[in-house]
Amino acid sequence: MTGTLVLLRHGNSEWNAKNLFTGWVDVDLDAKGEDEARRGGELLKEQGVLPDVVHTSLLRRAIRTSEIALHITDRHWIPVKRHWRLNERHYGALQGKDKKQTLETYGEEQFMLWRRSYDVPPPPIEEGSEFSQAGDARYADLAPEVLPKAECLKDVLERALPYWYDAIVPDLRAGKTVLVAAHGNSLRAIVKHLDDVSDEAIAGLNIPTGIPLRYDLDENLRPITAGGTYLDPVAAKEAAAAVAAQGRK
Ligand SMILES: O=C(O)[C@@H](CO)OP(=O)(O)O
Repeated sequence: MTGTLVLLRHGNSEWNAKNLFTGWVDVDLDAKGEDEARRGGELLKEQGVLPDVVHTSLLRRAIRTSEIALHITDRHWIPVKRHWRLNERHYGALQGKDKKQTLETYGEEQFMLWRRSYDVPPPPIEEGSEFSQAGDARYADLAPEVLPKAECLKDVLERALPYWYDAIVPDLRAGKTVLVAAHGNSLRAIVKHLDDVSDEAIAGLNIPTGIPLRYDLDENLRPITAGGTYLDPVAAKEAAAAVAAQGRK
């Protein structure tokens, strides 16, 4: 038996609100993000999608989103697994930078290469940057060569897949409903893998904040419905378009 996968991007964060590149910087949800997380929980509850286990990144915006949503669904007690491999893409030297200013400074083509190309990473974060994660206790056990200085989506997929196979797949194979609370780009990587999206087409795929995306998987762990199903498809379409437009207003 194969279980149900539910992907949940964290609610709006303080830096989403300010239009800043975030990556591994550990910013919190803002009030809108907390509301979105509550709404995500209500959608799960209304539609009877009740997680048996939750996997999150090590970043508070994903952790808090999952906690708020699980509280609403009365599933605050389920087992929790957390891993850096579900973290947002490390945005390198762009972390902390304003998206609109970056677009104006570097132009549309470079901005989109950094933001959405599959295999072009942003410039690496400078040593000693206030937005670097060097020395952060949660990554203390990581070998220095594993701690990213910048990542493209391909890098994210490569580091997320071992966790997918080692930790998430066994839960799905056990027939569980598995909630993965993570980030725009780590979830894009998982969706790319699940739906076998081409390197070109993945550039146009944006994941909205706080709206659960449900995948029922066959015995080969392939989606029964390509692209999965958002629990609020109308809101998801609108919110994904807003993510795509970031930097333009
Ligand atoms: O800043 C980030 O870390 C991500 C997600 O918020 O941004 P983008 O959608 O531009 O990849």
